[in-house]
Amino acid sequence: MLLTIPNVLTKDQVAKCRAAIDAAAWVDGNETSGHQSALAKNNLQLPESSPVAQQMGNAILDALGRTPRFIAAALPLKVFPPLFNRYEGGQEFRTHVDNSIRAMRDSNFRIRSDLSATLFLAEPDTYDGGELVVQDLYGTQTVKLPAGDLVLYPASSLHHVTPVTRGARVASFFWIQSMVRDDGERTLLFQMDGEIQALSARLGADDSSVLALTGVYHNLLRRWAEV
Ligand SMILES: O=C(O)CCC(=O)C(=O)O
Ligand SMILES: [Fe+2]
Repeated sequence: MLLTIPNVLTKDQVAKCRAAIDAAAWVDGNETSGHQSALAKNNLQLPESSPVAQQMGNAILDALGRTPRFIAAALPLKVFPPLFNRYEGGQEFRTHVDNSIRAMRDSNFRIRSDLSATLFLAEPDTYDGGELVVQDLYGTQTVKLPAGDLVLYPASSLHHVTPVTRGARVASFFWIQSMVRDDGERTLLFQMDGEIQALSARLGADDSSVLALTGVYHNLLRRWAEV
């Protein structure tokens, strides 16, 4: 499932983040690539070890923790510390698939990438191109979102970023290991969660069917989750 999540960061938080990262030292994006994606990738990134990237990455993790739609959709177990990228002057990231396992440099931390995420940090009218194009089971989806909004998509998907021909596309990107590995199971849980919330708003949280369906949701989660 490909899903957009609006307003993960407020415009004010985006502005503060941009002020901090725009002033930091950017390097060739191939620092973090796997072998195949290194051929496809032409952009800039903040190094994983950059203090500004770490500080802003933590602010994004805090914001994700306060975003119910992200929690419900991703059912996150571990989130890779957010990284930051920038494309300008024709830069692009041609078709690739993300590495299945991501390890953090100089640490034991590693995750299985179930979901990939891009948090847009530039307004769409400030640059041309830079669409994230994701191939999923239902065809190709093209994503270019307002600053502060996030797109979540299966890390198993082939995807690319089209050349940026005017301005600069700045974003944070990261991977999530979900408690529920299977995209189909996770999608069913997300749909069920949404319908239970809607029923609860109509009938009240103590309605017997709402309670029973909440039980079914948790019993499915118990069956499918690894923690
Ligand atoms: O810039 C993006 O939106 C995606 C970046 C990406 O695909 C990657 O770093 O693997
Ligand atoms: Fe990617």
